[in-house]
Amino acid sequence: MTHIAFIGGGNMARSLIGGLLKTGTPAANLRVAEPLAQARESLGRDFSVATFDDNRLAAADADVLVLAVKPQVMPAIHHELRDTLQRKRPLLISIAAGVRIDQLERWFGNLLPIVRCMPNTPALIGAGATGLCANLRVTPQQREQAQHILDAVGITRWIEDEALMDTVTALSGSGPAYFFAFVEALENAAVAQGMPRETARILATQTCLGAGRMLVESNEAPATLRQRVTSPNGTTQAALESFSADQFPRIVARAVGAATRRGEELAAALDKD
Ligand SMILES: NC(=O)C1=CN([C@@H]2O[C@H](COP(=O)(O)OP(=O)(O)OC[C@H]3O[C@@H](n4cnc5c(N)ncnc54)[C@H](OP(=O)(O)O)[C@@H]3O)[C@@H](O)[C@H]2O)C=CC1
Ligand SMILES: O=C(O)[C@@H]1CCC=N1
Repeated sequence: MTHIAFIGGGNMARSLIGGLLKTGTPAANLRVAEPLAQARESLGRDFSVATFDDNRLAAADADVLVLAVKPQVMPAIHHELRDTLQRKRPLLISIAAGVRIDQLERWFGNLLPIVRCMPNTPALIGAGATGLCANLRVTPQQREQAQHILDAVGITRWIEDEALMDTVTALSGSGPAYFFAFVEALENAAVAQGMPRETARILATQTCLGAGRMLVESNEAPATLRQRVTSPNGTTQAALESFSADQFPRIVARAVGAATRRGEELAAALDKD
């Protein structure tokens, strides 16, 4: 049986642990290292997994080690874990935004099999989207192991060119926040026209849910579905022309560019470590 240890027991670790348990991984095979006592208690209570305040103890017997800490915390943990990982050489999976495989190799050892991946928060409800990228030391069996962990919380896609991992982060990693910002803006626009907030929220939310389901279930391109809503000279056309006049595609492309660059900056800030 594969033993999986998580370093960091925050939001994303909780989502992954929840998904693994739901898809049949026994709680006894999971361990979590987390500095905050309150968070350890809640992990133990919610998932019945073993928790540790010492990263080395959690990592000691792991076949797979998932680094679920913020990029800025990586330097603190590689000093602690390097020796343990050199001895055991587990599969190392990092979910940290920006952090590159060559940095992970430098910090944790260049003989380690490493998968860099980028999940997203819908993982919490089993509807996540994850891009994964492996170094050359990852065996086909370890690729399957990594994919199994991320498949437990949604869909997965292997990204062979690591340079595109910052694009994955800017697209699907951060993407849920863009969507929520759009729903907030829709809701606020209707409220500004006099609609009660609760009604605006439920109509905006159900509209986005319905549109998202149509995208998945119809298998049609978003452009095709957009055209079907848009009657000639109708209301939708008026709104879409307003989007075009305000350069909506450019606004989105610039935001995705900003997120991509931020991923690169997060990694560059760690180059000296
Ligand atoms: N949130 C998101 O949408 C996504 C996040 N990610 C990536 O996932 C990673 C984790 O993000 P997220 O779960 O949101 O963040 P959280 O802050 O929720 O989780 C990080 C956890 O790591 C713990 N931690 C801090 N220092 C250490 C340490 N030295 N050793 C062990 N654990 C430590 C934190 O504890 P404490 O709270 O006490 O500091 C916290 O519980 C990040 O690298 C992020 O880039 C990837 C995809 C999506
Ligand atoms: O905002 C962040 O940096 C993380 C990575 C992707 C989503 N949240």
